[in-house]
Amino acid sequence: MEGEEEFCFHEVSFTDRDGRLRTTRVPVVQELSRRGVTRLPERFIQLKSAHQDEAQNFTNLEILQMIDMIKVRAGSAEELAKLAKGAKEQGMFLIKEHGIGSAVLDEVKCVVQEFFGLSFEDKKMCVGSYASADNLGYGRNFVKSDDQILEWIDRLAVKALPKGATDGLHVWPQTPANFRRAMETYVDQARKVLDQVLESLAESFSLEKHVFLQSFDPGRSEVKVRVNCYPPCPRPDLTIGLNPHTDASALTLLVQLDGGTSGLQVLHGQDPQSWRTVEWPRGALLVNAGDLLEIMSDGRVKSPWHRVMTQSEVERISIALFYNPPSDAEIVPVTGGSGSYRKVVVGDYCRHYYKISPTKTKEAILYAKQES
Ligand SMILES: O=C(O)CCC(=O)C(=O)O
Ligand SMILES: [Fe+2]
Repeated sequence: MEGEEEFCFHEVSFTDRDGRLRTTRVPVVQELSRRGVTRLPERFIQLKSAHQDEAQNFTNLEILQMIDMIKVRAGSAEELAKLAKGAKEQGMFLIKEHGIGSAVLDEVKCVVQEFFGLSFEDKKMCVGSYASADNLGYGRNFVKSDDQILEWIDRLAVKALPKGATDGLHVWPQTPANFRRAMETYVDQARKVLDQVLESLAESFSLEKHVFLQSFDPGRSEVKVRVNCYPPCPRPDLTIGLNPHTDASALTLLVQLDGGTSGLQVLHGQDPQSWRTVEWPRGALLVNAGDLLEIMSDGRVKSPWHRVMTQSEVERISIALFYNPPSDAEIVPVTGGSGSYRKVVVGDYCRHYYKISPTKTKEAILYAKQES
C-alpha cells in the first residue's frame, strides 16, 4: 500500500454539524496523480449508487444550442429564439463569435496551465489558502466533515470583481507574474459578453431588455473565478471530479483548456432524466444558468444539475466564471413565470447555498420558493 505519510495534503478548516470549528487534511489529487498511484485511495471511492452505474453508460448531448453572438447583437429573431430554447430547455448553451479576443483567451489559458504546472510547494507558497478568506485561494472543493467522500479535483478560486475586493488577502497567485493581469483582462471582456447574454435573454422571452441586467451594477457586481483541475485518475469508474450540483450564480461562463476532452455532464430531459456528456467544440464557450437566474426569471430558466467525470489519461482544466449582482442587491422574480419564487437578497441566498452544500438534490433553491 502506498504510504499515506508520503502524500501532500490540503489543510482544511470547516464548521461541523454541531457548529464546531474543525480541521482535516485532504490529499492533493494532482500529487497523487503525479506519483502515479494505481490504487484509488479509499476516501475518493464513491458509494455504488445509481449515478455511478449510469456513469459508465452515458451518451453524448448533441443538442446544446450553439448561439452566434454576432447574430444576437444584430437582433436576429432566429438566433434569439435559439437562445430562448437553449435557456428554457437545458439552462445551458454554447456561444461562438463572443468577441473575447483569442489572445486574451490564450493568455488566460496559459497562466492557469502554468499555475497548475508548478510543484505543490510552489503553488502553496505563491497563493493564500482557502482558510484565508471566504473559500478563496488554492485548495480543494467543499469539505464539511472528516468522513466526506472526496472528489478528484484541485482548484484555485479568486474573487475578480468588484475590483480590488481581495487586495491584501494574498489570494492571487504570484506565479506566473502575469496571472492577475491576464485573468482581470479576461474577466472584463467576459462580463461584457454576459451582460449581452442577460439583455438578449430578456428580449428572447419578450420581456423588457433590462429586467435581468438591472440587478447588476458595473462597479459592484461580483465575479468569482474557479479554476478546476482534474488530473488523470487511476479509476474514473469509481470516483467523480465534481459531484452533481447547480451553480449559485446568475450566470456561469465556462472555458475548457484545449487538449482536454470534455468530462462535463448535464442532467437532460424530463421523465426520464439522464446524464449526458456535453459536446464542446473547440473555441466555443459554455454558458450555464445558475440558481439566481432561475429565481430572477421566475423559473423560466432552470439552473441545470451538472457534474464532472474524470479520465484516466488526460488532465482536464476548466475555468468557471461566476457572475452575480452585488451581494446586497435584492432580486425580484419577473412576473409571468411560474409564480413560485420570492424575492431574495443575493448575499443571503449565496450564504444559504454554501451553508447547505453539497446536497444530494437541488435543495438550496427551496429557500427562494414561495410558501404554497
Ligand atoms: O469543469 C467543468 O466543466 C465544470 C465546473 C463546474 O461545474 C463548476 O466549477 O461549478
Ligand atoms: Fe458548476
